[in-house]
Amino acid sequence: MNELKLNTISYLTPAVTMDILLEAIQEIVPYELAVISSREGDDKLKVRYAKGPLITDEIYNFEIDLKKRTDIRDVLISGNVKLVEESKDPHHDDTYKGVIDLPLGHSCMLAPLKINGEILGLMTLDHRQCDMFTPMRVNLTNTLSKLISLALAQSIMNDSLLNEKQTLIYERNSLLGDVSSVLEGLVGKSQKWIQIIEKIKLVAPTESHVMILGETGTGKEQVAKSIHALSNRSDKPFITLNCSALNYNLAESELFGHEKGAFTGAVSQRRGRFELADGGTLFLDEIADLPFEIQPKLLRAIQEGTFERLGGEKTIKSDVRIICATNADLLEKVKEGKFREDLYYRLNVFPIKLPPLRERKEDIFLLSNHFIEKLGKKLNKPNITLSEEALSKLKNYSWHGNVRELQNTLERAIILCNYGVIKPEHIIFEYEEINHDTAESDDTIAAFDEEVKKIILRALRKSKGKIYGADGAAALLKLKPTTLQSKMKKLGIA
Ligand SMILES: Nc1ncnc2c1ncn2[C@@H]1O[C@H](COP(=O)(O)OP(=O)(O)OP(=O)(O)O)[C@@H](O)[C@H]1O
Repeated sequence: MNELKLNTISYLTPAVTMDILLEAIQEIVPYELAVISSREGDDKLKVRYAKGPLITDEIYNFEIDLKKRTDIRDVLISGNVKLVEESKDPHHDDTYKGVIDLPLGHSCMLAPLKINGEILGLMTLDHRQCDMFTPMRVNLTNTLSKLISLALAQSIMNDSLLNEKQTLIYERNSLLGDVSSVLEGLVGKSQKWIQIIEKIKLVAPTESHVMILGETGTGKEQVAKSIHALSNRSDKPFITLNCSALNYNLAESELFGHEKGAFTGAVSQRRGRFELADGGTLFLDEIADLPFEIQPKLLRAIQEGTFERLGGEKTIKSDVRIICATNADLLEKVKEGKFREDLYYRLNVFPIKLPPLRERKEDIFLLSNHFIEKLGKKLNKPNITLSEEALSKLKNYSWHGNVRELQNTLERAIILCNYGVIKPEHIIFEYEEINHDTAESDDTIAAFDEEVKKIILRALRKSKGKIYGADGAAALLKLKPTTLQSKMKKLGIA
């Protein structure tokens, strides 16, 4: 019972409050159109809410110019409800003339909305039938309009708070500009990357869910963290869940948690990521891999903000913003029936598609310097520079592993270079490829192979011939052991 009350209260926005009040008024003073307008400046009333079967779309854009409608201004100043009797006042103009067509002689009431003598707005009640508003109903409206004034005041305050919040966020974000510590981690100046930064700045302060698309290593998680850090949820948790390799049960327990004894091995109660992210952001990585059967539960949790722990009865509430990421074609998965369409549309509110590194090669120089500085500190090799030839080698590669691969390649190069300059021979790619752009002569290739051979032999000496493991040559060279083995085979290293 208590649970139910709390849920209802949390959804009580000003619009819902107004709707409940207008519904109640309907029972005492039957109307076909109720309109609440708020005062905008000295001379204008602007429609905020409307209820009843006579509503038209145009009503929501309707404004009353009080300089022209002195009759309405007089009613507002008087502070009392006015019953308009067209038979006695043939010069009366309908309030919503041109927007709603009401028959001559219809019933109409104007009720000023005031608190402590301050005019907040106006309520009008209309009915097509004449003489609907008896003196008793007019009196009741006088009293009821005081309740409506309170609801209108709540709505105006809410708007101004929201406005203030948005302004603060906007100001904070513009102060952050391009040099902000948050955006500093998103290196790049190419046109494509600047467009991504603009999108991040735009969506971060909103509450919209975001879907980040892009190949592996393009920076999806980094972008998700930046959106969270720039949002007004930044002081609340950023929680991550990688959806790949989860079966239904694991996905349910990871997302929503479990009660003690919910399954064999559930020795204690555990909160799920949805609960941990309350007030903050939940980053769902590899969302395309989320088991199909758990998707309705996730949809409900996103839509209603409620869920139950596995093996639990209690409904838990959590206010979470979802950022998800995938490198799969999710729409294709929807078409194949492997991903729920309703969940897809719920998540895909604001898509951001990250470009692969090969489409923003102008950024390779900046990114390389960023990583060289960062990794130089980590590896205790400061002041390393990149030679022109090495840079051109980096630019000519196709980077299937994108920024992550660039970072790993440079880390390897820093370990390998001896005299503070990264040369082409220090750059060993993860994937061999024949590059037609760099028409290298056979001699250059042979010299390069010789250099790589020396580097591998040096690493093997250091690791005492061990390839696998944390102290193996593969780890030293930041290569997969299988990649190292195939390079050794190609270069004839036994
Ligand atoms: N623009 C960038 N500036 C600086 N570093 C970046 C940038 N983009 C990515 N990185 C770095 O590259 C690495 C890979 O990025 P990230 O993990 O965000 O990629 P991803 O797209 O989520 O990868 P995956 O799909 O494999 O999970 C991280 O170390 C990240 O810090």
